[in-house]
Amino acid sequence: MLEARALSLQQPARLEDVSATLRPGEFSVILGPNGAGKSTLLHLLGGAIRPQSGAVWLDGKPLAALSAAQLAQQRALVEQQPARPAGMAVDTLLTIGVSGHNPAARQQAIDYACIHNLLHRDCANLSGGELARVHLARALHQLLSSHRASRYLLLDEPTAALDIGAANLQLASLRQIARQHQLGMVAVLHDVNLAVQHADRVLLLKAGRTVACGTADETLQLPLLQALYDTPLRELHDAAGRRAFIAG
Ligand SMILES: Nc1ncnc2c1ncn2[C@@H]1O[C@H](COP(=O)(O)OP(=O)(O)OP(=O)(O)O)[C@@H](O)[C@H]1O
Repeated sequence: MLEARALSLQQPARLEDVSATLRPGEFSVILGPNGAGKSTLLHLLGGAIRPQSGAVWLDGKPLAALSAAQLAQQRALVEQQPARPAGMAVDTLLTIGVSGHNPAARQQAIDYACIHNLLHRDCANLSGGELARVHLARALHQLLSSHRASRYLLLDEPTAALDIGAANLQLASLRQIARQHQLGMVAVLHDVNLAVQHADRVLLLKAGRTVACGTADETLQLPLLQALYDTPLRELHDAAGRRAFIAG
């Protein structure tokens, strides 16, 4: 398990007493308004920054006690604005953070992210959506190459550059990968309805504090979401019982 235990931070962003647990095989979502601290929390979970109090624990050990090599085998982060190294072919980018040679894992990552036609392109010339898929493949390659049982994929707004259909397909595919490979996944999202459709667990974060944390059914509730975004919302239901939220 990857656990955030009572994380607090003053700089660069303010977080106060945030706790969360990521389990293998589950797809978790962090929702909250702009500036709530979602990306900061993701960076804390990945070990890129350290909390002022509290700690992140990975399988019963503090993250800070693990080497960079151990961390690379157990967690991968896809940034909100991923690197676009000029002069580097996609094929080469895919090897970053990967230990050893595992052609099957590489092929699975390429297949999942549908980047077969991009392998020889220069990263500098990719569209925003293509670059997002390439970095997803890099992170999946990193984790699927690892033989560790407990692995976590941290995704900062993975659907931001995708159209509505592509975003839906990508999250459905990620949830399937999480279950099939027993990866723990957490994605920062802005689209509440994507969370309704795909999340197993949800953390609602506002001004650095937890508003709610639990299953999707417990957390994706009209009063909580209205308080989270300080916005009147309406909840819609279709004949199949599916829910959606709209503003107004
Ligand atoms: N490196 C930094 N230097 C200064 N301020 C920062 C830095 N990183 C984050 N912040 C500030 O901390 C707050 C939280 O930022 P963060 O990126 O974690 O929020 P977020 O919830 O991911 O926002 P968004 O939804 O807009 O991406 C913001 O007010 C932001 O301006």
